[in-house]
Amino acid sequence: MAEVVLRGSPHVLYRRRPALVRAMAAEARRKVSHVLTVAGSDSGAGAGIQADIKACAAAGVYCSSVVTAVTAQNTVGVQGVHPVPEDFVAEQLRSVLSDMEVDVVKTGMLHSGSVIEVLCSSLKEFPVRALVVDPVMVSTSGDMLSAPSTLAVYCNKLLPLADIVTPNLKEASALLGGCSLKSVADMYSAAKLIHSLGPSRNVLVKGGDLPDSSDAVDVFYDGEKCHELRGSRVVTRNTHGTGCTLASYIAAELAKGSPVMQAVQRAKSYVASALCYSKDLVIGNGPQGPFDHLMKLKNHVSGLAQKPLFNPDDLLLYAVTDSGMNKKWGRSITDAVKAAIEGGATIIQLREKEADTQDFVEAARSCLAICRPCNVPLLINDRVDVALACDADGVHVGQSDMPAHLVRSLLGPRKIVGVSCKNPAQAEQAWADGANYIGCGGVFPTSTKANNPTVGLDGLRTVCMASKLPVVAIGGISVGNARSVLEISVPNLKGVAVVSALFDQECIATETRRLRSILSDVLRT
Ligand SMILES: Nc1ncnc2c1ncn2[C@@H]1O[C@H](COP(=O)(O)OP(=O)(O)OP(=O)(O)O)[C@@H](O)[C@H]1O
Ligand SMILES: Cc1ncc(CO)c(N)n1
Ligand SMILES: [Mg+2]
Repeated sequence: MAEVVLRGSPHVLYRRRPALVRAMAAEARRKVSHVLTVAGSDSGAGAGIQADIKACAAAGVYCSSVVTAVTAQNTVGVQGVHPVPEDFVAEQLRSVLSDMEVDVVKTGMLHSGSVIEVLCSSLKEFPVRALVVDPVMVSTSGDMLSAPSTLAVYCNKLLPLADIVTPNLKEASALLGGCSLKSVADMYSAAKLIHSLGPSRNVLVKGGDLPDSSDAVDVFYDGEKCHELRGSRVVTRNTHGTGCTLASYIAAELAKGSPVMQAVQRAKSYVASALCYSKDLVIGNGPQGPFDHLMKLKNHVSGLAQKPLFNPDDLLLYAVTDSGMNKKWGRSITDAVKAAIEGGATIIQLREKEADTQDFVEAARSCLAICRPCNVPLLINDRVDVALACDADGVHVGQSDMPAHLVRSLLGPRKIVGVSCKNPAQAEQAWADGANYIGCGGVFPTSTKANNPTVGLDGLRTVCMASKLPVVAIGGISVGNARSVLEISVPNLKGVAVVSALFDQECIATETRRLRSILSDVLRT
């Protein structure tokens, strides 16, 4: 098997005095292994420079980066490419190579022949121990990442400097003038043919995209013998960036001193482990997702799933604003909210049926500035757009508003979603849709909501018993009847929602305080 030739002649050391040799050897042991990646940025961070840095970090190797292009890219595909001018690529190369003792250079997206030429002259000026060339030409999504004219420059200028070149099936085919590669046998021939073009010492043809293969097969040719590297194919959509990652991990292993065949084997088994760990991750909505190079993301994901931001006890005294009542009493919405919080309201919902959108957003922003410091969540009635615009804590919807599952998908997992329900079927749907709580009513007749049939205390009890979600009772509740509501004593009935009982009163704070003390009283007994 061919070894990587170490440029920079280490045997020179042995002609020096023994003490100096020892000192230099100790120094060498302390040196951090270092890969420089010369590649494009992937905004989605699954491939490109971002994958390279993460792969090297996983291998325990430092990775510096010279950016050749910036791509706008996600799990759907590549939306745009913005090349970095060649002379600025040259400047980045000089900055890193002249100072940072790079062991191995790995290349990714090199969009033009002149970028390749710039790299070749930098490598001549600053030789490194090994060069890994991943001839990135087309992304898996089918988008072109280098101009067709670069092919000749790759073959004539860069590959002769490479210790290993790692084409995927499409790239191997392009290097061979467009022949079709459909089987492992084709991959053997391709590896040998690419080697015989004269350029790189070692060729690895990657078979991630081999059709109808239950294994992930790569073919490695070192100039003497072909080695088939086989692993089970991980069934997952999260394979974006496997090629960049494999090449970077090979580079990292070479930087640590592994022989090339061992570097390739370790890289392949690392990619398989990372794919396996990440097979169920959901990042992005497109067909090909990124995977987790450091195999740590799942801890965090399970933390998010607990929806820690919503505390059902906050439903105890749920104050719903009403612009008509504020107008009647000559109050601003912020004064009303301030007074309710002062009196002990535990959650606020802004219900502005008449307001213009601009005024609603403004009002919501001002109310949030009052609620946040007091740790009182602020919800918006109906208007998901208003909630998103001001980053409110959640939205409350009724049965004829936007379906709760859509509200949830628009707001994401960390916001509060409440749904009005009158019966067990609606309550079941709210739970399935990802709601955090149910508002059940009207419990008693009310003037605040026209044509709203009441469910009574019995209906309230039925909904509570049918649901796993916390429930807040609403409709005609006041200081006079709040006790009877909470006294139905079902564990998931967490509080009462009120409008007129607070906002259609001379002093909001006083009325809120009275109601709060009744509720706290019932809970204590
Ligand atoms: N589903 C999979 N399960 C296991 N290994 C895989 C899978 N897909 C790819 N691989 C391995 O990942 C490495 C990269 O191969 P692949 O042919 O996908 O490269 P690529 O097309 O250049 O990648 P990309 O363009 O997505 O960065 C190879 O070792 C391949 O065998
Ligand atoms: C920037 C960049 N480099 C490489 C690839 C190949 O995966 C990609 N999709 N994007
Ligand atoms: Mg691929």
